[in-house]
Amino acid sequence: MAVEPLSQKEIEDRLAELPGWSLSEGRLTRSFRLGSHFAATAMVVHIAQVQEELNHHSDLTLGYNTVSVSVHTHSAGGAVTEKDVELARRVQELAPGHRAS
Ligand SMILES: C[C@H](O)[C@H](O)[C@H]1CNC2=NC(N)=NC(=O)C2=N1
Repeated sequence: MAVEPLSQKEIEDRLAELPGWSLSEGRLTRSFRLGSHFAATAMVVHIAQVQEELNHHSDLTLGYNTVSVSVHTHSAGGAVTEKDVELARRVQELAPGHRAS
C-alpha cells in the first residue's frame, strides 16, 4: 500500500467517513469508552492483533474504561497515509463487537 503522505483535504475526506476520529497533533486519533477495565483491555488486545496483521502500529492508551488510538506513519516521516486510514477503518469495524462507544 502507498505510504505517500495524504494531503489535508484527503485526510478530511477520509475523516468524514470515520465517525469519532480526528486529526490531533498530526495523528489520526480516537478515544473509546468501554463497559469495564477488562473490556477495554480486551479491545486493546484485539487492536494489537489487527496491527500485527497490518504490520502497522498505533500508540494505544489504556485507561480505567477507555482506549485511545493515535496513529501516523513512521516510515513517511510521521505523516498520515492510507495505512493509518486502513487501521482506523479496521478499528471502527471491531469496536461495535466490544460495545465500544
Ligand atoms: C519493520 C516494520 O515493518 C516497520 O517498522 C513498520 C511497523 N509498524 C509501523 N507502524 C507505523 N505506524 N508506521 C510505520 O512506519 C511502521 N512500520
